Amino acid sequence: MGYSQHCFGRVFFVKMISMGDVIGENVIDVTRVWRRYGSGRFAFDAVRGISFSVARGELFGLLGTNGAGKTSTIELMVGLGQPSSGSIRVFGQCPVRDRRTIRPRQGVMLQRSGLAQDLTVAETLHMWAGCTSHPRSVDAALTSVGLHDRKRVAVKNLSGGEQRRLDLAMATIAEPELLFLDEPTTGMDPEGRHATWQIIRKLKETGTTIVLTTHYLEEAEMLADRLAIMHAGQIAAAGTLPEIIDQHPSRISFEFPAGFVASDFPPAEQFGADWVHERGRRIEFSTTNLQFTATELLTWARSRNMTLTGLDARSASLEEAFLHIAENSADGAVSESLEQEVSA
Ligand SMILES: Nc1ncnc2c1ncn2[C@@H]1O[C@H](COP(=O)(O)OP(=O)(O)OP(=O)(O)O)[C@@H](O)[C@H]1O
Repeated sequence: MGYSQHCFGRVFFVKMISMGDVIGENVIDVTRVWRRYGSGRFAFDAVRGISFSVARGELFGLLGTNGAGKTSTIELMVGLGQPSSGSIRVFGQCPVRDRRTIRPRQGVMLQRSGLAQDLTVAETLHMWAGCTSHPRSVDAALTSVGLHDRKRVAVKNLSGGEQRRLDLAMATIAEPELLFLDEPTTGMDPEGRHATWQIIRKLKETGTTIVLTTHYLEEAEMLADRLAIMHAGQIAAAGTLPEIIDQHPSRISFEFPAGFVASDFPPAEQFGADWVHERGRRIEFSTTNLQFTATELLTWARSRNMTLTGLDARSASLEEAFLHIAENSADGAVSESLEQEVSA
């Protein structure tokens, strides 16, 4: 698809923006986007027909296995490349052709920032502020990421986690409406990661729209309003956290009381469960309808005056959903069917 096709409708959208940004709910619309590297025999499709939207003020988490295509997708949204086909709109505009209008409204923290190692932290930010429209003060930016007391330290002497925080200060120096964070806490210790989550939460509270990629599932669970899990260039699952984990089986486990053996229990199907696993005195059911199985099991136990000790009922975790996707969607023809679900 040619350049002009990616960026149609520019006049219309520019007008909309000048009328006070009445472009509707979505800050980002990605529609059936492909990204191909190389050509001919060496062509490789890193992104294969993905679609999703990010609403204003939302934190959208983009997860995925290594090489799933997250960074390739972020680069397209940031305007560092053109999709091979499909369309991307950011603030209703084309990220490549309208980069000059979009750029002042967005902050970007990529995986590799290429900071000049001999500059101090403050010099780095001053230099960056000089290249940015409407920056806040360097001191304010450093304070916001907890680096103020390191301002005179050379970048090469910062720890990996501190360098990531400096990247974050640079990405947020102009208090952007839209922020891309590509693995912002990689290399941080748990304390640094929690501190960064607090910073990200504050940014969200002020209305910043955020796109976040991460390999830390806990990070996505804590921060994201909605998630998309990519695998092999496609979106394999998407939605809110409960929507994603609801697609995977829940588990109920308990120990049966003394005087009972496993064969005293009716078949798992009677409780609406799919299978049963025995480990010593402990029984575990897998079910796609946790409420129904729990109700049936407890009703059955009460009718026999039976106490189920160590009773534990839990939904699938994001980690289980993620691993299931990674293991089962190697051929993954999934993106197209999920388009409706992914759109806000
Ligand atoms: N410039 C390029 N030329 C050829 N292939 C590339 C290029 N950039 C990325 N790729 C390939 O595209 C695929 C997707 O890469 P990408 O960096 O987008 O994945 P990712 O999901 O961000 O991975 P990770 O989580 O490991 O950072 C990978 O197989 C990668 O090797």
